[in-house]
Amino acid sequence: MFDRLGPDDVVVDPFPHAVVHDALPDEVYERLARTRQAGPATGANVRSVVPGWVLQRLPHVDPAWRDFVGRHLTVDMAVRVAEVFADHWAPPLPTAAALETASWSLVGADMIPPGLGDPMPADAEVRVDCRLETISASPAEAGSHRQQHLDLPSRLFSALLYMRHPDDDTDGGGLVLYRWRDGAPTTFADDLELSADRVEPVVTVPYAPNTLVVFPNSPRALHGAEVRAATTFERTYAFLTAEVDHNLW
Ligand SMILES: O=C(O)CCC(=O)C(=O)O
Ligand SMILES: [Fe+2]
Repeated sequence: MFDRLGPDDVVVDPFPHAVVHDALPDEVYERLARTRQAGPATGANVRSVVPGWVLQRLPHVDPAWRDFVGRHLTVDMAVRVAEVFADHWAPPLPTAAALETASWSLVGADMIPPGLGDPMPADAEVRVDCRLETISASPAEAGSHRQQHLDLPSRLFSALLYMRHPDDDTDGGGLVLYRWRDGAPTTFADDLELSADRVEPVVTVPYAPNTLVVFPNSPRALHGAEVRAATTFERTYAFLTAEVDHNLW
């Protein structure tokens, strides 16, 4: 999926990130969109997750998903992102060279039942995931499953491939990127969920089909899902990430 992403796509304001429209070849994207698992009927704007290791192993999952997930569930994905963002990939993030030789596994590998694939190291330095996240419909009221926040301090990057339904005409639902109103704290011992008065919105990446947004994690990487109007449509994306076995900040 990162084939159409290069260093020239990186934008530095309010923090380094890249957006790629038409990230996947049309026929690949369309098949993934058509065959994705629907989310469960839960409450309004509630997230459900199908982890990469499950998508890879469940027999009823379309082969297009098995292929897509299989291509990304290796540490090479993290190496590639580190290379694209090289000019903005500074300590404490491990270098691309360090990632190349790191031991790695999958997020949730400890849940894989015996016999469903080769055992993976229990104490891996890096864990990768390529999962499907679905935010449930909210027919009665506007909302967002998660507004301004920072990601886990053990995360290296987040990559979201938005998969908006072609008939979905709901307002909102993009990814808002923020800056700190009073500058980024140098150490961060706070809750990851932030009150709106601490941050200022700068960029909104549209929730659009086949649209990829990627950003390295840092205490400046403030983001959140834009409020979307009441809707009968789910909001859905593939979420690709890598985490290390310790907090970076
Ligand atoms: O819903 C989104 O677009 C982003 C979600 C997110 O940033 C998160 O759950 O960490
Ligand atoms: Fe996030």
